Amino acid sequence: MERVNRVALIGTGFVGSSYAFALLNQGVADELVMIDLNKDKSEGDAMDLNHGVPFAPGSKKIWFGDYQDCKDADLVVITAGANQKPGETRLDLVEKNSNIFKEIVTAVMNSGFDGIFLVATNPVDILTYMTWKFSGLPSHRVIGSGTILDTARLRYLLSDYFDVDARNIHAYIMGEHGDSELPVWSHANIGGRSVFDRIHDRPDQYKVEDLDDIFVNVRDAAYHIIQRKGATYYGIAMGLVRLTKAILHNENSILTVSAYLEGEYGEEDLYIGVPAIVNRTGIREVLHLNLDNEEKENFKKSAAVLRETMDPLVDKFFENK
Ligand SMILES: NC(=O)C1=CN([C@@H]2O[C@H](COP(=O)(O)OP(=O)(O)OC[C@H]3O[C@@H](n4cnc5c(N)ncnc54)[C@H](O)[C@@H]3O)[C@@H](O)[C@H]2O)C=CC1
Ligand SMILES: CC(=O)C(=O)O
Repeated sequence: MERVNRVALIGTGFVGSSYAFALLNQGVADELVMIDLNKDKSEGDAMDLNHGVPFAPGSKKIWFGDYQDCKDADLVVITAGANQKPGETRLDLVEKNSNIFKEIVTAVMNSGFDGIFLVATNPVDILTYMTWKFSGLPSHRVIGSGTILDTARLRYLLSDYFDVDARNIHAYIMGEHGDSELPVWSHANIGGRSVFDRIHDRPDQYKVEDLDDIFVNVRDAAYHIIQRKGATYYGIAMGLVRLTKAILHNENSILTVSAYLEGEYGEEDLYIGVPAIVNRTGIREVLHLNLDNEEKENFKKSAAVLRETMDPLVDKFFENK
């Protein structure tokens, strides 16, 4: 009999409950346990989702639980914590959410959990690092959603601009999931033809300068959505399901995640958004792209932004105890 796989979801707010809904619809996991400080919310969500089980692919078990249920989980997904208010940056959330993560990750590890962590809470690169440190797990088993959403936004906007299926657009956003992220135009292609060649093919239709506007729209998308409806959740929820599938189904898929660097791209001891091969072991390998000089410089700057915010917290939680 095939082994049942279990996902434990911690944080059933906008992002968490959207993830649970997408996970159920896509039939990715056999079991889903939902945990939140707000017990009524996660219990209500579990009840509500169970009423969708007859319409879902395969038989699924969903329940409202507690940290003990993480013991047998293959994957713990964390979407708990504060979100941005209009005008706030992701980095503004760091202190508050690091304190929450200390509590959560300690409780998960105390259950005897020995699986993979997937983190989405912001600032995601720094909280993924915190999760790695609090958990003591090997770094390849702690993954952040990184720039998976930004990359999806870029592919969608390029698909709209060039009028080509988003699945045939291959392009990455790397760096911080936040204001210092960068587009990797040197490797962006449409079905194998570089975006620059595609623009060159149709000078009457496309302009290189338009790529700058597309990137700014990607980078600032969260602000635009939060201004309108207070939070973003459907895009990231689907990105997290994509990652869950790559992990539980051992897909060896290349996705832009927050991965621990040990010298790749000239950086070390840092979680940051890079393309990586993801499978049942977690992050199998960070993919090394030959960035052009401007991209290398921007990646370095983005890493520096993360370090500036992270270093005092690492001192607070791990060095000066
Ligand atoms: N990585 C990404 O691309 C994205 C990340 N986010 C981030 O996801 C996080 C969650 O956002 P939302 O779902 O909109 O927030 P939300 O406020 O709707 O949900 C957060 C949930 O966390 C729970 N929570 C808080 N402290 C807890 C604790 N100690 N233990 C267990 N549960 C706890 C709350 O009760 C609440 O249900 C935010 O940090 C947000 O910035 C949001 C969108 C995209
Ligand atoms: C909130 C956030 O991180 C995003 O939508 O990108």
